Amino acid sequence: MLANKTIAFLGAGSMAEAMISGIVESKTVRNDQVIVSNRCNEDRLIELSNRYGIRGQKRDELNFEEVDIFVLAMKPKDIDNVLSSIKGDIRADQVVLSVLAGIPTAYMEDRLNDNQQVIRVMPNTSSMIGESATAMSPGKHTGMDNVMDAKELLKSIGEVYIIEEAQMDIFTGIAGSGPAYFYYLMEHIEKVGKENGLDIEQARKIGAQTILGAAKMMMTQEEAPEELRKKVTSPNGTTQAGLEALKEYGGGEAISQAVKGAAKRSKEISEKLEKVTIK
Ligand SMILES: NC(=O)C1=CN([C@@H]2O[C@H](COP(=O)(O)OP(=O)(O)OC[C@H]3O[C@@H](n4cnc5c(N)ncnc54)[C@H](O)[C@@H]3O)[C@@H](O)[C@H]2O)C=CC1
Ligand SMILES: O=C(O)[C@@H]1CCC=N1
Repeated sequence: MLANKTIAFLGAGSMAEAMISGIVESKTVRNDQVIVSNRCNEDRLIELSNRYGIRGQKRDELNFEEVDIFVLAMKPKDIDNVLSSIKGDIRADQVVLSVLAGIPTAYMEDRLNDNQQVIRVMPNTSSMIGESATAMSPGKHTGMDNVMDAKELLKSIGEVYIIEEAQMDIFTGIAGSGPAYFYYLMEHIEKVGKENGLDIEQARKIGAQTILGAAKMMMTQEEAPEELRKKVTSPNGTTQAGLEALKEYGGGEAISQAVKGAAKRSKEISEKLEKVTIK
């Protein structure tokens, strides 16, 4: 149960803001149960606390005792600094939930306290409006009650999938980075729409509604995407011409390579970490 639990974000960038927005909007917890903190930019803390009615606190103002769930939301390169700076202040039964790409639970467990409860999470920025596709993989000491609390919290920012940690890289390639592929697609749709007589706003709305409609069809209809595609495609019609161009220019392969490239980068981040040390 999340009632009366306090959640502290360490890191106040785009991903923290997207999650805070979704959590506050869903009213899963009260606003004063959410704290945001960062390394140095106090203006950003004031901005977020004013915008979402949450508590912004500098690192030295944080009362670690009152926090139940810490959400690590800084860049992967900052992980060592953060783990060493919080180790002395947190207890093993407080949950460390990390959204950092490529940082394994074992890496965090080995650098925090014995039996530290950690959960690796991969959300995306659609958390902002409660539409993230979020994965979570609990660490080896994390109790079921804390897994359930974290799941409830993450439900407030969208759909949640509990996956094997080995699947985190590919999940990151599809869903963590995924929104960017669709935004990139839209940038091209806007551009071609504008070049052919639509204004940018019109092209954006038309393109976004088309993506939204296709996404809803895939969520609600039983047919596989291939079947849905065939229903759009008349023999020798406009769609066939469009798809042929897409194939000729490597559209399908480009999508596969984008997902694989992001997944590979997630794996590389893990591999480049210092080897796990024995405490
Ligand atoms: N942006 C995205 O779409 C997604 C990002 N992520 C992960 O979220 C994390 C953050 O990404 P962004 O928000 O995009 O980055 P960002 O650069 O916008 O924000 C990073 C934040 O961390 C803070 N920070 C740095 N060192 C710190 C420390 N020692 N203690 C406390 N705060 C510290 C910075 O002040 C800044 O507020 C990354 O690890 C990324 O892999 C995961 C899923 C999606
Ligand atoms: O680009 C990144 O590394 C982060 C992780 C997933 C989405 N953004």
